[in-house]
Amino acid sequence: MPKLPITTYTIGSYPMYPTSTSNTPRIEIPANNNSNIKIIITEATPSESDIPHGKHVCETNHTYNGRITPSKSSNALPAIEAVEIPSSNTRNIYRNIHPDLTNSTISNWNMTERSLLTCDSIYRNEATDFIVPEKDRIRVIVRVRPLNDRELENPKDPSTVLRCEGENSIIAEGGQHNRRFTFDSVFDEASTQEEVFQYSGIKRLVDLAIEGYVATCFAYGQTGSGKTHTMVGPGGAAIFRMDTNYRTNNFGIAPRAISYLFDRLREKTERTNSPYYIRVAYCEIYNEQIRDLIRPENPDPLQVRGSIEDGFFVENLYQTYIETIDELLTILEEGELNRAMASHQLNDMSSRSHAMLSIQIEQDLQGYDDPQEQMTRQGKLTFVDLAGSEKVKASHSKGKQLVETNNINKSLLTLGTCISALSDPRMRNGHVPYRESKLTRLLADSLGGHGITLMLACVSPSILCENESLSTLRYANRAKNIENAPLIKTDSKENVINRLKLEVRKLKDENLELRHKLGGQTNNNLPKLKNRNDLGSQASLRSSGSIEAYERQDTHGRLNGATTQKIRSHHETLARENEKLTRQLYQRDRQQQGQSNGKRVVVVEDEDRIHRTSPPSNRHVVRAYVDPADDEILEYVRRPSYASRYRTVRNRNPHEGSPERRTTIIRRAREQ
Ligand SMILES: Nc1ncnc2c1ncn2[C@@H]1O[C@H](COP(=O)(O)OP(=O)(O)OP(=O)(O)O)[C@@H](O)[C@H]1O
Repeated sequence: MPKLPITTYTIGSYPMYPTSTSNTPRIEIPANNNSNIKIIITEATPSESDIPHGKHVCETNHTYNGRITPSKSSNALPAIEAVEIPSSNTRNIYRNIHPDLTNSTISNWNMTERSLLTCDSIYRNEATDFIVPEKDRIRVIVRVRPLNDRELENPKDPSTVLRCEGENSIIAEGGQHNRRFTFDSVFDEASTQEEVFQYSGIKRLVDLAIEGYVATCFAYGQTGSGKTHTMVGPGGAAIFRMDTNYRTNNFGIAPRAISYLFDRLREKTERTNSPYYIRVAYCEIYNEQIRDLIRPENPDPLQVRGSIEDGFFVENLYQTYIETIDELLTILEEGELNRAMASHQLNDMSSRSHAMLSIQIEQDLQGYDDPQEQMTRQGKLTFVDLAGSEKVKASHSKGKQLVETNNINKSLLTLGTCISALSDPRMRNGHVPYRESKLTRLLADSLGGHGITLMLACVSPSILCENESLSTLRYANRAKNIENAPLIKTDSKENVINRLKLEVRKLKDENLELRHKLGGQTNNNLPKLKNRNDLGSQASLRSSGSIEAYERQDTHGRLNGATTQKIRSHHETLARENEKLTRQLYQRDRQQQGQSNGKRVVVVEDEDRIHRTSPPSNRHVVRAYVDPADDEILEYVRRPSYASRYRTVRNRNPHEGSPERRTTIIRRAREQ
């Protein structure tokens, strides 16, 4: 359905309390005949730092159709959140104000025109709705992928059994009766990645994560139904070698949302002068074991723990602060490369694990009631690309793959049982079997908890997948009934600093141990531990203080404004050092392992371009461990050359790479 263009205005700030009512200048909002006018007040209070812990004077970025109602959470001032004036005439904004505020002054509003892209309709069938009610149901969208070659060539019947109708209905045809399902949005075979990004509601999720909510977007569906395609892009990591611009072309919802997140944070920081810190973790659940995708060498499986404050979380999961979008996308790409993949009858590149990318957005705030109180808001945005359920009869999985399939199916079954229990009002307060799998424990807050959730259900329209697609649609339909009770996540600044301090200490100890291990080896190219003071030498480039220096306070006894910035920066540097040392140790161990097998191992680095004409940003650096005597490549590791950080990529199949590249690598190994 074509949408009327919407011109969006932003009101940067306005007086917090109503002042004199007469003779105040009124703001006239121009309109023309062809457009709706939407006014979005992005700053509800004079300064961002006044937004208190869990007590917004008003939620931001919310629009109403022609009227304003007070915010439920506000007990001080009716919330002026937004006004939408769908009129073709010039209108006076006063007409649309809540009665309580009529005649109160809205002088000094500072209005600027803003992009047409942001804050438009989040679903194609629904007006923008950024407000978070006390109960927020899970939003569900469905995407139907096009038939693939195997389905088109199906000698039995290449027909489709799913038909999208309008923007939110899908009809499952076949059997005796057609069954119609209704979702928040439905995307047919012809839908583009950009359309899914624009109208899936993901922008709402990003905006709310910035506001401090815990937001999750997860992709669900049978194997080969298009989850990774929709979430990351075609081929997962491969997309980073095909497309250069993550805002365009074939990139999936996660890279687009990340780009949107950085744009929004930049805008907000410019306006409020209050910085954000981004912390990233990436892990996979493979055969019911949790593995780190950023530091894949870490041999110890990670454990899920639970606490009253944090709910379920992965203990000791490596987390790193990042500053740029490139760093975050590098983590996404390399995590995808490290993910367990396999090829089977239904998908050449099938994900064998559930992957979770978590982006924590931290912002330090001053308390609302008590300006001495200092808080840190900790919104989180998580993308979950689930492994697909699979019928062994159809996928022909055997051996290791069969074990993977059984584990995938088992955890998805538990997820399905949780969804069924939570969607049934009679059962949701009873026992929900979250604890029966690691996946459901980690998704507990997103399903019936305090988060905000978007489910992307992916289906194939083929008659070959009729049962699986119907099953996905049924679960998606149930998921619509799940209600969450969203809460903004904040913690006292002191707690945050204390936790960071512990992490910094742990990283220092780990780095010390790694250096000790490396110090014992003979290769002079590898760093040696000199003395304890040498630790954190890189850190000192960015952070000059010791831990104690973090605690410096201002004259009012408040923690110094630079305190958390400093400790985060120190954390980041130590984390990078940790990655580097872990990688060096890993390399050293590989070489020693080769030597103990009677092989001479040479490391060759080379640049790899998928296509001769690939731009530099698409090149990869290949590191190969080679035994030149046997003309054997023992291991092949690749990383994107544009990566601003050097991360480790899990060892790949030694037979990877073109024959020409392999010949070049072996020749270069012989020359060494
Ligand atoms: N909307 C789409 N348009 C074009 N091709 C698509 C679309 N969705 C999926 N595909 C293609 O279908 C194939 C399978 O998709 P994908 O790997 O994303 O499935 P999946 O659900 O993640 O599978 P698995 O659970 O096995 O990992 C890929 O080649 C992908 O590029």
